[in-house]
Order: sequence, then C-alpha cells, then structure tokens
Amino acid sequence: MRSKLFVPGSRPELFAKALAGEADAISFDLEDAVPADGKAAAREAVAAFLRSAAARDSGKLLIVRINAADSVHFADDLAAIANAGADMINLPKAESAQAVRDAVAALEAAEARHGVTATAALLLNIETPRGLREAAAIAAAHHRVAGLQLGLGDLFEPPGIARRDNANVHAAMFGMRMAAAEAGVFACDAAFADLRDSDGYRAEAEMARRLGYCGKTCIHPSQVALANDVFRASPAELAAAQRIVAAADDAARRGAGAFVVDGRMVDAPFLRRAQGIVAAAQRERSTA
Ligand SMILES: CC(C)(COP(=O)(O)OP(=O)(O)OC[C@H]1O[C@@H](n2cnc3c(N)ncnc32)[C@H](O)[C@@H]1OP(=O)(O)O)[C@@H](O)C(=O)NCCC(=O)NCCSC(=O)C[C@H](O)C(=O)O
Ligand SMILES: [Mg+2]
Repeated sequence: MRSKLFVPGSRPELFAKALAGEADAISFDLEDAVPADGKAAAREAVAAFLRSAAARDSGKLLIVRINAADSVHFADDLAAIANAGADMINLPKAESAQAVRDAVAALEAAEARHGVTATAALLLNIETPRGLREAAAIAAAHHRVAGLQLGLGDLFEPPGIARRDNANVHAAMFGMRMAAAEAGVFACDAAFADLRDSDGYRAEAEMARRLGYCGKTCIHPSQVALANDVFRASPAELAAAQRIVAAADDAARRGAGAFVVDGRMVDAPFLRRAQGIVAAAQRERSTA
C-alpha cells in the first residue's frame, strides 16, 4: 500500500473518481472529514458503494475510517460497515491495547448480528500523545491488527508542534515505526495538508520510506503519484535485491549463512529485506 487516498464519506461523487485513479488503497472517511449532521448519510453511502460491483472488482484495498470508539457515532458506524465488505477498518485515536480489544469485541458483535465471520483487518491510528506512548502494546493488542497509521494532524496541531521541523516529524515517525516492527505489522505515513507543497510531501514520504514505512496517506489525487513514486523500489534497488536472493540460493547450497554480494556482507536480515523488495515488485506486477 504505497498510496492510500482519503475520500470523505459525505462526498459520494468522488468515490468513482478515487477508484479510477492510481492509489493502491482508498480510505472512505466517516470521521473528521464528515460533519456530525452528515454522518448517517455518509455511512450509508459508503456501505452501499462498498457492495457495488465497481468497488468489489476494483482491485484496490478498500478501507473505511470509522469514528472513534468513545464517540456517539461508533456503534452506528459498525452496524453499517461490519458486513459491507471493507478490506480494512481504520480506527482513529487508538490509545490503549484494552481499548483496541474492546473495539474488536464490538466489531465482532456487529459482525455476528449480520451473520458474517471476521474478514476486515484493522488499521489503528496513532495520533495522540498517549497513543504514541502505548503504540507497541496497541499494535500487538489483537491478531486482526494489520497496521499502524500515523496521524500528525491530531498529534501535532493541538499541542502546537511544528510540522516543518524535521526532527519533530522524525521522532514521531520513528516511535511508531518501532512499535509496528515489534508487533510485525505495517506502518503507514501521515496525511499532508498543504496541497501546494509537493516538495514537502515528497520530503516526508522519503523520510518515511527510509524508516521502513510501506506508504503515505494522500488527501488529494495530486499526491498519489508522489507516494507511488517514492515507495516503489527503483530498478537499481530491485536488481540489487534480486542479486541477493539469487546469491542466497547458491550460498544455501554451500551451507553458508553469510556471503558477499556487490561488495557487501549479506546474512539473514539483509536477505529478508531483499526478499520483501522482490515480493513487493512481483505483487505490483501482478496487480498492474
Ligand atoms: C482537500 C479537498 C477538500 C479538496 O477538494 P477540491 O477543492 O474539490 O479539490 P480540487 O478541486 O483540487 O479537485 C481536483 C479534482 O480531483 C477531484 N478530487 C479531489 N479530492 C479528491 C479525492 N479525495 N478523491 C477523489 N477525487 C478527488 C475533484 O473532484 C476534482 O475532479 P474534477 O472536477 O473531475 O477535475 C478534497 O480533496 C478532500 O476532501 N480530500 C480528502 C479529505 C479527507 O478525507 N480528510 C480526512 C483524512 S486526513 C486526516 O484526517 C489526517 C489524520 O487523521 C491526522 O490526524 O493527521
Ligand atoms: Mg486524525
């Protein structure tokens, strides 16, 4: 998931446009992009669209960001979305492992009422000071958790932390990345509000990539190509990874766990990374 494009659930005229674009994932928002008096219509519109053939056959990863577990909208969101066929449910403002388990229990109760078995994975937003402090426990809270999503709007704006200071962004990114790595789930980078600042978007995306994030959130179609470009392995990276994977077969035949490729020692962690790059490129080819 190199690019994850947000579409407000209250703007159904954008749904088909989002599907027609190049984003790997579409995230239908029921939370902050939807005003309180539009929540009911938005959740019905999103649920109906998810059930449509256009959505089902799109090949995109389909995500719904519901409202936070402590909000008055949470139960109604679950009731509408639990059997709509989303690939992932995105829970905002995750703050503790127990709260995540409680949210999963509520989701499973909603699924049971619809007579469906669990299918959607969970993407949890780390976007509060407590959430960042608890991120490793949150990521490991339940086997349905597939990834963590950084939310720098919520994390930085209320306490007045400057986004243009790379050290601030790096600290938050690194903390969440370590938590995701400890739990073995993916990390997705934050939305970026300044639509005119493509250099700023790219700089953050490149920092996220260097930290092992899988992709970056987009809030406008103009950001999708940037994210896809930054998170796609370059031909040189892919070729180097392929050389490592090929050399590993030879090394295994010789009984060697450490070997040299392109002048660098390779052992298990380097091989795992190379295998990941090759597998991602194969997935990209098979869905292109
Ligand atoms: C940001 C927007 C409100 C801008 O909308 P608009 O002014 O309509 O954009 P443009 O006129 O520049 O649009 C150009 C064309 O692209 C289409 N478009 C625009 N946005 C989208 C979209 N998201 N998906 C699909 N298509 C889109 C327009 O219709 C135009 O098409 P055409 O007329 O045919 O040329 C808007 O982009 C928007 O609402 N974006 C999503 C906002 C959102 O969901 N925000 C919440 C998630 S981010 C977040 O919460 C961060 C996190 O939680 C944190 O804490 O940090
Ligand atoms: Mg947020």
